[in-house]
Amino acid sequence: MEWVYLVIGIAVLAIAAVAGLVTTRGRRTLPPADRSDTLAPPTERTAPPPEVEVDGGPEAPVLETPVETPVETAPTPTVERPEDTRSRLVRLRARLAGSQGGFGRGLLRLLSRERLDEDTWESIEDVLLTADIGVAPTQQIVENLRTRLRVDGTEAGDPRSVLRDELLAVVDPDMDRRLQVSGEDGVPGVVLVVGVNGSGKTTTVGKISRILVAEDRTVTLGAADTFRAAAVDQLATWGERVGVEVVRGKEGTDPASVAFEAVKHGIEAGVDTVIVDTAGRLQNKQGLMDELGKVKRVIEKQARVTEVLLVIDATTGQNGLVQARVFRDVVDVTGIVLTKLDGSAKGGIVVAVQRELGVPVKLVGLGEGPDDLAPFDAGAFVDALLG
Ligand SMILES: Nc1nc2c(ncn2[C@@H]2O[C@H](COP(=O)(O)OP(=O)(O)OP(=O)(O)O)[C@@H](O)[C@H]2O)c(=O)[nH]1
Repeated sequence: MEWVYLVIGIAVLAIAAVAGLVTTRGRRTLPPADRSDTLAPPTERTAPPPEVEVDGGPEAPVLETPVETPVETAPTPTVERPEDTRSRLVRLRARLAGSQGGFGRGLLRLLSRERLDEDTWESIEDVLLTADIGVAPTQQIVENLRTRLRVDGTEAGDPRSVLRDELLAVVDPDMDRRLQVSGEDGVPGVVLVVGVNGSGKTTTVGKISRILVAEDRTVTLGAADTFRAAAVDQLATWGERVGVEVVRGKEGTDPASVAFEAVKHGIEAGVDTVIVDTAGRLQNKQGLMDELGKVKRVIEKQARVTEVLLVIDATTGQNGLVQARVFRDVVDVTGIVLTKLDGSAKGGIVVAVQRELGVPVKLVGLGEGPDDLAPFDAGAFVDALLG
């Protein structure tokens, strides 16, 4: 009988030992080296200069949370394929039309009245001014419409096509809206992105990199908005998603040194384009001029700045125009990016800001999605306004 108890005892001990092993294995965490391997950047990195690092380099943060899954099934970062540029404005057209509060369609309704009396012309003028088109273009449009659409309406041309012509004329389909992203003699093109904080600069830099990647171009990003640490992290995430390297500085680093290193790294890596995000605080004009002037000067020691994009939040209306004037005075703006057009009923700002600066709107932001930035096309824009 005793041997029976002995056998049961041994069996219980064996089961307990096996259960213990399994539990321990289930909780096993990976050593730090293994964990950082799973975050390895998709492309080769170079050694960072002091104060400035290429994201994913030796000082890249190590994942702190315990990893519960075995090494072989740990997720590796997947590089996204951004949306093709051509399909974007088509996809976003409904969003643009919907957000304009019927500005174009409202005009069309008024122009389709049987009699175009003075009250109607006044209402037309109000609609145009409320959409932020500006006084002079409003007068130009109304005058031309009056001439082309007979006041009594009996021999009027087709109001839709006449209005389309007039809106298109003020948006100006002849402006060269191509982004200058290519350099010469094997040196990358450099795109400098400026604008007030909150206008959507960092987001726009990320989105432009996706447009370029979709066109099979190689890109380096420079996170020179060292004023706000979160902006640097934000840009690093944008880069990671499409396999683009991000050169970053520690918080408070001189933005010009980050811009310099980004361009240097871009030249060494042989990329097509370097895009530099800036802080551009509007604390005072002199400070802004000093900062952006220095950033541009140090970049141009190595490569030409081929494009200076001013990012303007379309929802800020007249304020956006005031900002535009300040930036125009401190740096040679070559193109405008109008963001948040999806949340603004004031699409007329496109016309006003182009007139103010004499440079074209090249890109429009139409949402918070990663591919919600589209090259601006005058015809497609007017068509969207008219619904
Ligand atoms: N709806 C909408 N939101 C946008 C668009 N572009 C940017 N945003 C949002 O605007 C907010 C500010 O964008 P950021 O890119 O951080 O702005 P920033 O100019 O870099 O700001 P700072 O880093 O503080 O200088 C974010 O929540 C973006 O998602 C757009 O086209 N449409």
